[in-house]
Amino acid sequence: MIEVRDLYKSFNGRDYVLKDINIRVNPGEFVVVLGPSGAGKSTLLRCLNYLSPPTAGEILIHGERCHGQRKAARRALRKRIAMVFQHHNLIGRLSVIKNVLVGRMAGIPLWSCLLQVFRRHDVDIALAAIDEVGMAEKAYARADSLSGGEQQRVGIARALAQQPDLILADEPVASLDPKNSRETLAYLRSVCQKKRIAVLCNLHQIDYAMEYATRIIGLSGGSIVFDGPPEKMNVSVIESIYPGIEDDNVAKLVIRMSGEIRRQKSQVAQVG
Ligand SMILES: Nc1ncnc2c1ncn2[C@@H]1O[C@H](COP(=O)(O)OP(=O)(O)OP(=O)(O)O)[C@@H](O)[C@H]1O
Repeated sequence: MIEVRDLYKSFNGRDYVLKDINIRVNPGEFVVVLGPSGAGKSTLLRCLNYLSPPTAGEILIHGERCHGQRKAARRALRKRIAMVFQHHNLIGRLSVIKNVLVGRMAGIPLWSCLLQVFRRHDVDIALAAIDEVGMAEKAYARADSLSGGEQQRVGIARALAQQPDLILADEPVASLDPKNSRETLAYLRSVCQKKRIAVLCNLHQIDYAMEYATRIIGLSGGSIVFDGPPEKMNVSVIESIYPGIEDDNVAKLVIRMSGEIRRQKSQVAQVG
């Protein structure tokens, strides 16, 4: 379980861009963070993996504090958090499997990385991760020969190969078309549910958030203004996340999708 307690962030002593952030994410939960540009979504993810340390507050992974730890202990905790980037950040001239082995780099000796000679154990983990995202047939293809959607699936495999407790995904479908976006989010959700990995994923698309999230966090002006399941989204929640939005199409979409999700959940409950 990942817990964020009373987190604040300011840059160079200026106003807080994140205020009073309290979040708990359980294993296997797929939490989507929604919010307008500048709300603090990327800063939140960067605070969580200490790329940009919080100004105040603490982060706990399975009850262990990241803050105040000695360097080695903090590095060990950081290994339990993997990233999926908007532009996948693959090395184009390397094969899929070598890109995925980068996800295991923290546990691989330096000589092995430099010579690109990897232990069987690491190769097996990388191949299993590639298989999980449906890319087994392309394990030895060059990364730059893949489509954008395939490259993002390799980005997910690289994160999985790290065997993390938490995956942070910063707008992972921003550069993909709708079909590939859905496929990528579906893989990310299903494989993480299966492996009990928690996911915190920043998105700009309300419809994808409602379709794939098990829980949505709404961030506005650096504060959490909503935290609940997608079927609890309604017009006033949308207005609190996106002040002044007044968009009939968005309102209709949210009403329709929350109704559908409620119906699906009640059918599942009846069958159960
Ligand atoms: N390194 C930095 N130095 C100073 N201010 C920063 C820095 N990084 C982010 N900010 C500020 O923090 C606020 C939140 O930015 P952030 O990028 O987290 O928003 P966001 O919700 O991810 O936006 P977007 O959806 O457009 O990516 C913004 O006002 C931004 O200018």
